[in-house]
Amino acid sequence: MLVLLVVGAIFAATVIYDRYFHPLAKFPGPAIAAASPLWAMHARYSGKLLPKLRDLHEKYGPVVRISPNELSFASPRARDAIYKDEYTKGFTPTQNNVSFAIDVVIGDTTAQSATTRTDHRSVRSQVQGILATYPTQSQETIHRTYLAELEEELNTAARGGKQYNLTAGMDRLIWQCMGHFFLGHSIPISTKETFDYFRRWDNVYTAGLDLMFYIGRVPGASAVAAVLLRMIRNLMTTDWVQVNTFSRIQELTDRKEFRQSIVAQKLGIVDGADGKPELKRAMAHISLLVIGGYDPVSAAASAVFYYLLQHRKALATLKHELRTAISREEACTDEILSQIAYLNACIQESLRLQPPVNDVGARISTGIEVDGVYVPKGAKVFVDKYSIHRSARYFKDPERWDPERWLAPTPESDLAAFSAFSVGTHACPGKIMGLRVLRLTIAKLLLSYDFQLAGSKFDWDRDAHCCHVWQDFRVDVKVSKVGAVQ
Ligand code: HEM
Repeated sequence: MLVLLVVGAIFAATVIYDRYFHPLAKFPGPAIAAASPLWAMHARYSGKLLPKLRDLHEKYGPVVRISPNELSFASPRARDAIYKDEYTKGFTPTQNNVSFAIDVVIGDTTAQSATTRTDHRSVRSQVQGILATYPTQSQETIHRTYLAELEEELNTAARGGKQYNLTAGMDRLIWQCMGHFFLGHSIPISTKETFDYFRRWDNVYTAGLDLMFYIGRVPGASAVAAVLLRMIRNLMTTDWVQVNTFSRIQELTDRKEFRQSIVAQKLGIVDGADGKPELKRAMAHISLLVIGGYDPVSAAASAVFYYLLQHRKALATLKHELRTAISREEACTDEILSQIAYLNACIQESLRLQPPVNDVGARISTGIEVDGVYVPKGAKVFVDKYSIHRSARYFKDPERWDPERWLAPTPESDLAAFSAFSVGTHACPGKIMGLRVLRLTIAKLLLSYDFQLAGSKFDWDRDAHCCHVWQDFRVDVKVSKVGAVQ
């Protein structure tokens, strides 16, 4: 009984301290968020953090306290202050659950999990080297191979007049492409299903991380966390885990196609060499590149079709532009597609309304000014791109899908506020590849097929959920063939 009373008193004192005396007490936000982690935990658990944050920023302004020790910013100035050259400015990156899982399972650092400038520079320069030297033509060939599988399914659906789940088809295509790009061969669909299964628990992990961050300030909590972390790492090296996970991943790198891949060449992994550390590093890179490429590109491809198929005029304009630029004799290459302004505008506008990567850029402040406000040491900060993208401060008529805004900019819109790929030290190194895969997928499908939305009405803003990436989106179509272009 006494113990309960003491615990209750400590809890009540903590709530009062957080609400009224905490260094972040002066920041606006809901009272429940100031007093406990419940607001953030519930928002993350429900998968509706983004619209909830947007509403808070609309109500309270560009900086909001969303948990006792966490601030959300929604301005391009804060974005630049936090992410551009963040190590020099004194921000420490925090890991997200995916980077942590890769780190622990593979046992090597990735660009996302590196927490020091030196580590990050080293891994990131390898990733950039891989992506920069990857020949466009090879990507196009790989994309064509797997697109053929999707086209077969579309042809069958077209012949039978059947409804087709375009999201599932493109999702598989992008998984296959990303796997093949980096491993030199495809990754089994069963691995994708396993990954998708774990992904479904994202809301639980992220809400759990909020709770851990909250209780992290209890004296001795960091020592307990360190012990737990060591136990998890030890568990990962047990025979059971090694046989069931590590060796299964390793099987993927045992094939000769991997040895000929760009990743293997870049890391100097050749037949007969004792490449153990390099192999671990390669697997860490590949995991991040495949996951980092698959999730956002897949969501973006569905978002583009979701909007295009509801905007028939824009769809007709895009098809016209594509047919004008790509005659039947010419190959549909990314060199040509990248010049089609309307195609790029449709993609950009869909990435604005549904940015595919969210809530991953949390940093711990060392005591620094951000967009005119002082953020005390130890506070967690991040920039919510969704709130920026949907703010009338930066985009005229922000809720409207309007590709024209990218073609004829007006003073009412600040296009530089677009943040889908983030900026600075951790900005997306896969942007060029991601946009290329999107252009190839969208253009080739639109050149060969006519699509109509079908099935029950799916509303992205209402029905989809997002933790780090979007889930529960679905574009069902009726399809007919208009004659393939190669
Ligand atoms: C529409 C497509 C994409 C979008 C919107 C996107 C968005 C992002 C964003 C916002 C980040 C920053 C995360 C942070 O703040 O820490 C990021 C990082 C990253 N992205 Fe992408 N991404 C896309 C495609 C790709 C592709 C195709 C690849 C690779 C094949 C890729 C690989 C990575 C990697 C490795 C990082 C970590 C970089 C680092 O921490 O230094 N992304 N991406």
